[in-house]
Amino acid sequence: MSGTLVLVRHGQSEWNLKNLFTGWKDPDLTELGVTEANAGGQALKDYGIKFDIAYTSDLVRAQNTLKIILDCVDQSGLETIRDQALNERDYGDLSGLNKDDARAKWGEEQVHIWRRSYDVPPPGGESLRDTGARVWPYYLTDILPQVLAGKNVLVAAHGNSLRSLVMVLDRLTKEQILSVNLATGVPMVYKLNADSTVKSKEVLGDMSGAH
Ligand SMILES: O=C(O)[C@H](O)COP(=O)(O)O
Repeated sequence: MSGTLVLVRHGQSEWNLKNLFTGWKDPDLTELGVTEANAGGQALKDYGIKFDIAYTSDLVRAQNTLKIILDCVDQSGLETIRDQALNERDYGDLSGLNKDDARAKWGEEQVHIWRRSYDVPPPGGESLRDTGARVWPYYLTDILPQVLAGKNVLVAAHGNSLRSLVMVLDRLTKEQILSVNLATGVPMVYKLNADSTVKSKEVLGDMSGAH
């Protein structure tokens, strides 16, 4: 029988708080981000899952979220693999810019397209499709085989690297993914069938506040 795949976006980062495009920049969690990671960890503890392996990105906000969650579920020594393939979408020239300033400069609609569309990259950066082009092979070769072997796998990563996975797992269209955003620190619990399709999805928290 397949194991369980849990995906969680990191808690609020310093640059989320300052409303800056972040991408591959490497700010740490805010105090609220730490609280959100703890809430996600507590939800997983209440859910009663024990993990066999964890994955995270090369970026400190995701690594520290993972560390906090593992402390909450009493698994701080768990084998953890870090890989750049799980990094946030590269925001290119937008990295470090204020999101409201960007809206003032390029217009609300253009900025929304850069942030949420499937295949329109921000200047010098990655579209969601580009992000998926590195996240998906990594998922297929490294993460999925563990789940299919019956292991419980935790992945702490980023809004857009996880959106690219969710798009395929949830079978969303290019149009449907536009309105999807992941809340910080809210675990998504996927049970998979033996053929890698999704048997069930449970969200342990509130995604409605995500913007
Ligand atoms: O990289 C960033 O700025 C955030 O982590 C995610 O940004 P988004 O909400 O614009 O996708």
